Parts: sequence; structure tokens; C-alpha cells
Amino acid sequence: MAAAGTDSTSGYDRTKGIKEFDQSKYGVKGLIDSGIESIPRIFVQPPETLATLKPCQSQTNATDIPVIDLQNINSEPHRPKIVEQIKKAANEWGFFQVINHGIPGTVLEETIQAVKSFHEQPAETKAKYYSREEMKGMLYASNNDIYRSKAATWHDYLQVWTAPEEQRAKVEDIPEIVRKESVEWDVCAKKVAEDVMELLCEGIGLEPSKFKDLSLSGSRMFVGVYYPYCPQPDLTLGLTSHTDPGVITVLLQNQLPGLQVKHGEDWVDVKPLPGALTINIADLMQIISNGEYNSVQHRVRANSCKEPRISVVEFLNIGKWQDCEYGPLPELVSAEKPPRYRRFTKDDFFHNFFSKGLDTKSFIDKLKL
Ligand SMILES: O=C(O)CCC(=O)C(=O)O
Ligand SMILES: [Fe+2]
Repeated sequence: MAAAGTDSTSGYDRTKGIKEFDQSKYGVKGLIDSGIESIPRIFVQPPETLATLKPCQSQTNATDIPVIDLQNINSEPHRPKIVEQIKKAANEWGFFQVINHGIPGTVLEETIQAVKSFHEQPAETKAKYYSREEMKGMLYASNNDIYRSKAATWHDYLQVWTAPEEQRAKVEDIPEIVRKESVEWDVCAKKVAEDVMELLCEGIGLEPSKFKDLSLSGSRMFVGVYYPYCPQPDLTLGLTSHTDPGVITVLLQNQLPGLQVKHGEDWVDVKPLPGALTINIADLMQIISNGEYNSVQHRVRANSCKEPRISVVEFLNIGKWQDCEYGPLPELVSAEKPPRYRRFTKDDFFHNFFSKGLDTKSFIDKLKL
């Protein structure tokens, strides 16, 4: 059955509900501002997801995701230790937090504040930017997979392409309220991502610049997500469980909980640390590293606090596809370690991305040998 459709047993027309919500352009924030006390049905998750939202199912915090200190990254006694820590975290968790990453606290705060300010403008101001054209340089919307997913989730987002040149938003087209901050954040997040990519290269015996040379940080998107208060946080999610499609993701969040990572059978909370950034391995990194690094499922619980949860997500992806194929790097493949994934092209990647909801099978599963 299609994800969006009519439920023949109850006469509930899900497609109509989605269209009404989408065409209002008010987003989830608009629903809350209108004073609703229960969530519209399009947001109610299917039973198999609801079962994982029960407190006993989602609070296994015996272990926390690794925290890695990047101070002294360039000094000899420290670097090999940091490489080992990153390698282990990227293999076992696919997720880690970094501290002392070099971005000043004031920049972190200003970036979060600018995203918050964008979303807290009057609905009519934001409606001008509302769009479903995902390749547009800049847009605002709620739930990028709303017409493809089983259920909508409790967040709105602002999306700005920052690279490559032919794809990125023109600076003057970025709303002024977040213009300077998104441009500056892109520079900062790219630097941290490239530092981490060097460490990841070293961890598996590649030249430190290998990933950068392959243009793995050459396509970038800045996404400012707003998770307003949700009156029924046990019936929906803030963001559906998914893996990130690109190469690597750098995440900045305000100090509200919600992000969870799948570790074995458990959902583990990522506890926000002041000043830290969260980094996660995405699908193409898993494929290119031939499974040395893992792209792991994560999700965001619906926000039960009155204050909004804000996250700033920088997605990094392949910048120069030209006509080439990508796949497990030859350096990482041997008789003992045969390739675990098929090679892919840009068309394979985008076709997969646009043909499914966040919640369905990842690109990795499709390419598995
Ligand atoms: O908001 C978050 O903390 C996570 C966002 C995320 O996973 C994503 O946008 O892919
Ligand atoms: Fe994600």
C-alpha cells in the first residue's frame, strides 16, 4: 500500500490531511501557535513505532556515545590516540560528540539563535519560502518526505545549499535573519568535518587528504530544524528513524534532549554537552570505507518541553560526481576483505533518495553484495 492514502476501514483520508497541512504552509509551529492540544492524525505513528516510544524501551543509558577531545589534534603524542578513538567510535557507534573543535562558543550560540529567529517569524513571512522543490538553493518546509512517509513528524526545517557552486543558494536569496550565520556556519562545520575526515582516513591507513581529494566534503547543505513543543509526545516523533544519505554529518544542537541513536536493540539518548558538536557517519562513507565505518539509525523524540529544540545540521556529500562511479576504495579491498557493496553513480544515489521516505530501506541495503 502507498504510504499516503485512504484508510478504507475508517474512511480517514490521509492524503487530504497531508495536503491541507502542506498547503497551509504554516508548519508544525503554526499548529502549536493556533492553540491545538492534540496532534492531527497525520502525525500519529504506526503501532510498531509507538511500541518503541514506551519509556522502558527507550532509556537504555548504561552507555553513552563516545566524546572525543580534539584539543592537540596536531601534536604528535596526541594525534594517534585521537585517530584510534575516532576510528573505534565511527566503527562501533557511527556517532560521536567532539569537544575543543575550535569553533568559538559565541558562533555556536549565534547560529542556533539565528535558526530559532527564522522559525519564530510570523507565519506569513516564512510562507514565502515554503517549497517542496528539494534541489532549490534555499527553502523552508515541514517534513521533507511528507508525501512518501508512513507518518509525519513534529518538526519544521530551513534548508540552504551551500556547495557546490552550481547548486548553492545565492547569498542574497538567503533570508537576512539567518544569512550571515548560515554562511559562517558552513565554513566552520566544513572545517571540523574535514579535520575529522583526515582522522578517519588515517584510521584506516589512507592518505590523510584522501576523502577531501575525492570531494567528499564538496557538496554541503545547511539545515536549521525547529522542534516545537508537542502536546502528545508519546504518539509521534520529532524526526523519523533514518540513516543520513550523504558522507558525514555535523550536528549542532541547543541543550534540549531528543536525539537517539540505535545501538544494538536499544535507543540511546545523545545527551547534549555544552559546546560539543555531534558527528555521524552517513551511508556513502560506510560504502566507500567498505564497512570500516558505519552509518547508524537515529531519530529524534517529539519535544515535550515548552521551549523549542533547535538543531543545525550540516550534511556533507560528494561534490564532483562527473561521470564517475563511486564504491569501496580499492585500497580497502583485498582477498581477505572483498567489496561489501556495489558501485554507484550520482543518478543511482538521487533516484534512491527521492523515491522513498526517510523511514524506508537505505541505499546501503540496496547496494549490499
Ligand atoms: O535534529 C537532530 O538532532 C538530528 C537531525 C537529523 O538526524 C537529520 O536532520 O538528519
Ligand atoms: Fe540524520
